Amino acid sequence: AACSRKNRNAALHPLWQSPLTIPGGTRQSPINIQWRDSVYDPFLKPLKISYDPTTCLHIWNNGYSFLVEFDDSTDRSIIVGGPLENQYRLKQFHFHWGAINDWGSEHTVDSKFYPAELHLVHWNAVEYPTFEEAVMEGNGLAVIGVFLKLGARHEGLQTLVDALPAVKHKDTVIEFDVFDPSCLLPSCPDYWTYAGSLTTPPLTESVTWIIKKKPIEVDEDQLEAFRMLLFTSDGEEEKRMVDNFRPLQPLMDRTVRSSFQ
Ligand SMILES: Cc1ccc(O)c(S)c1
Ligand SMILES: [Zn+2]
Repeated sequence: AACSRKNRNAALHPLWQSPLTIPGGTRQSPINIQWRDSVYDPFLKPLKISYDPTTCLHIWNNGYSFLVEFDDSTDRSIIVGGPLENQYRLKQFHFHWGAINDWGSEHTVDSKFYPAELHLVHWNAVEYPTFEEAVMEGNGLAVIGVFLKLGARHEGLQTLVDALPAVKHKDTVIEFDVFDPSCLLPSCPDYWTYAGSLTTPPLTESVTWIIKKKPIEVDEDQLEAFRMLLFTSDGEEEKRMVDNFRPLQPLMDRTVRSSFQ
């Protein structure tokens, strides 16, 4: 019985106990970006980013990652242009990372993993009344993905790292009332874009992905600070928050476009 029970759960991801594959899924994320297969699209516009640092609210350990959440009741922090038809409101950003530097990102480039990946999550408040409804729509979300590579210390990230001990356990939160997430973006404007999904439950196929070509640099101590967070609540047996990335999904009938030649 134990064996069959294990087999039955074999298709469940150990982290989320959620299905690894979505039945009928045709645009799942993450994917490997094969650089030479991406298609330059001259009609892609530059991505315009305007964040108001005072819309920052708090940092929250939700048991999957740590989220920095923003006041999305107005259009004060938005992105527009790039592959997007509308402007999208910033709701939160979070990271995915590994136990060691050899892996951790969700997307890969020519099958190369980075030690971590930043996701800035935005929703289409022009067409949908709430984030929760936008999550269910094909053009509901736009997520900017930024790769993190091991290198120099990132001063902008450090203000975030300094707050992490206060959200060590699942369901802890700390006020964080001024932060400009544009300091976490590389200066190079180049990106890839493709139609995909959330990489955590509900895994809905509602995301226009915008993956920056250039990574940002962070140092070992900063990555280690991510790894000292816990999936578990205070008082539970400690499980380090590491390897919170979803396995690669099939490209199926999709083309990845590039904003650069
Ligand atoms: C809305 C949302 C929540 C968690 C995630 O990892 C992603 S990628 C998107
Ligand atoms: Zn994510």
